[in-house]
Amino acid sequence: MSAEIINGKQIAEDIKNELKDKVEHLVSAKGQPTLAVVLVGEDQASKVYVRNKKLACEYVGIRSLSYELPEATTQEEVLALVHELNERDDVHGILVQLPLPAHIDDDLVIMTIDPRKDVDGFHPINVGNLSIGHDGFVSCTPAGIIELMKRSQIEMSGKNCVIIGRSNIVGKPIAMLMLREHATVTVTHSRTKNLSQVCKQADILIVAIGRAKFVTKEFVKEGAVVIDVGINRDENGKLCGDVDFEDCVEVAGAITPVPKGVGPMTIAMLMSNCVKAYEKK
Ligand SMILES: Nc1nc(=O)c2c([nH]1)NC[C@@H]1CN(c3ccc(C(=O)N[C@@H](CCC(=O)O)C(=O)O)cc3)C=[N+]21
Repeated sequence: MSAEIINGKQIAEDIKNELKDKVEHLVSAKGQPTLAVVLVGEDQASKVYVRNKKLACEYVGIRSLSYELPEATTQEEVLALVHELNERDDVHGILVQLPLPAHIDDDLVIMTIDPRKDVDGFHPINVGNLSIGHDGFVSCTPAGIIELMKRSQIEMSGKNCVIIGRSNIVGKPIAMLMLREHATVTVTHSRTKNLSQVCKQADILIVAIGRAKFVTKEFVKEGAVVIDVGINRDENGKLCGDVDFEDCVEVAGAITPVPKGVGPMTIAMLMSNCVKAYEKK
């Protein structure tokens, strides 16, 4: 039997359409919601992501202000820009595209963003609010994964969820969100013993390690839900996930593809966070 393939692209479209409607109704009263996007340097992948974010903004009715700064921009200059954007009443969300060039301290830049404008949900205030269950901005990829499962009628309560990867942007926050959904959560990483056996216990397996096609059917329990957060290039330069899709689609109950799985949801949730920042003001 072959798995249900979860259409992240379609679900992301649905969300963007809902947001577009919402924005149309809000705008007359409050002026246009605005996202400032800051990109430093020449990273090609980052440029593609930033372009996609701007297109999504346009679609939803969010104004985007774009700051594309040269590689040689100093940390002080980036911090000064963030301060300026924090102060501006007509800017509701601030996104500083990561990774930043090596001479700039990512953490310092993130901590400088006003938490009320931190639509990435990376500021320690928002991370803290997530972990104690208070309202705040949740980082977009983990939020997108939860939304993807809810809209696919995947039950999370009481399920055994195994996460591969413990990063601050995916592994840790998705663990918190899955706990909030009442799953039993195991976070695994490079030092985990018998990884494939641990993963095989999962009803829901979430993979975010950044290694192309690392997860094969030996990791997957019959009927499990497999969520692939990876974005890699395979030996032919084709986009692929951390999961060997062809292999796992045979055993999984449901699986996300790459592309058109989690990636588009990340952008949809960014739009959702922007609208939330705007509504709160
Ligand atoms: N401050 C910050 N916030 C981020 O949210 C952030 C970031 N930095 N740095 C890089 C990562 C990566 N990321 C993606 C967003 C959309 C797709 C996406 O839409 N992917 C499409 C394919 C796109 C393609 O063709 O390359 C898909 O999976 O179908 C992927 C990856 C956001 N990130």
